[in-house]
Amino acid sequence: MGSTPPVFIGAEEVEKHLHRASLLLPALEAALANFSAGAAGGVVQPVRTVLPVPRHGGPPRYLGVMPAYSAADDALTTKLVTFYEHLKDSSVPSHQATVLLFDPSNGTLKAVLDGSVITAKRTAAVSAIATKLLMPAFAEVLCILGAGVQAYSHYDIFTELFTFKEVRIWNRTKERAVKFASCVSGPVRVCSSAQEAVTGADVIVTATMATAPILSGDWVKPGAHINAVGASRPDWRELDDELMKNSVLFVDSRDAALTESGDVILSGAEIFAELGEVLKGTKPALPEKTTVFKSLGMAVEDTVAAKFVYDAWSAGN
Ligand SMILES: NC(=O)C1=CN([C@@H]2O[C@H](COP(=O)(O)OP(=O)(O)OC[C@H]3O[C@@H](n4cnc5c(N)ncnc54)[C@H](OP(=O)(O)O)[C@@H]3O)[C@@H](O)[C@H]2O)C=CC1
Ligand SMILES: O=C([O-])C1=[NH+]CCC1
Repeated sequence: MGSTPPVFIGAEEVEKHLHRASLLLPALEAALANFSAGAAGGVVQPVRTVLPVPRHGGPPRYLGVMPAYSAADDALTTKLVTFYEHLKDSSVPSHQATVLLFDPSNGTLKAVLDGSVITAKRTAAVSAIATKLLMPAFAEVLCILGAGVQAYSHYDIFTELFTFKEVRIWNRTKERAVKFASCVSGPVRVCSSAQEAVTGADVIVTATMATAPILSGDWVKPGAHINAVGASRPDWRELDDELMKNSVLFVDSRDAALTESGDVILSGAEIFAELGEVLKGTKPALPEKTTVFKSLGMAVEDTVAAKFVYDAWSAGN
């Protein structure tokens, strides 16, 4: 008798079982804390392998390989994610991902899941966790820089969890910011410059494919919280040196930040804590200071998200 073939759970099914990113919050908080607990936390996760794809010319393109095991969840996955600068006039998304879910007891591949919805939602959920801990007490203005996939997923969970009086967006291509404002569920002010969008904002999300700073420390209100989601290569930037050096810096993974983050490596900014250390209570949050959460994305976030979707899918089949 042959073994049972893996199931395929496509984007629509993933979306159906993960209709709100906030469903992932408890699992992600636990995973971040377990990751930062070292061996005792039971998370096995190397810094991802990122393979450049030099053929085809043009801007750099990458394949990321992201394996992780979480003992607390007894879940084993690898995400494969390509990130290519958006090709002009192409309908192909810049990031495409697949998650392979294994049975940890025997190594059998159980499921192949679309990873793009998972990537969009778990990233935004982790930024929301950072924001809950690090934003100032009276946060009224949310600013999003970028109008791509991550901008939408961040908007959705931030407006679900927090009450902002105003939401602003800036995007390099203004028409996409205008489209964003017309598609989402609440009012959004479209700004003509990043400076206009950022000035006076309490919470800022940078979610672009920029390789040079788009956010300057001069513009940032003291005490604001910034979720820096893009710039995941050692020579890519979203934030300038002034902001990096004059804020308290939180990361998802120290090892990854010191390997992959141009904002961290090139500014020489000191890392204050991993988000998991704050969740565990071994480092303070300091919401009264200007704070940056430098997010690179961790494989264990995909592990717990894929398990969540697989369990929900299995319960319905
Ligand atoms: N931390 C994490 O866990 C994760 C991080 N990411 C990162 O988040 C970022 C956004 O991803 P995603 O939303 O999926 O990407 P999209 O391709 O959907 O959107 C990219 C956005 O970046 C803008 N942009 C591209 N180049 C520049 C530039 N040089 N200067 C300013 N803006 C620019 C685009 O503007 P325009 O409309 O003008 O083209 C668009 O708004 C990426 O850097 C990605 O790698 C992604 C997944 C997980
Ligand atoms: O965590 C992730 O999937 C990614 N981070 C940057 C590009 C893709």
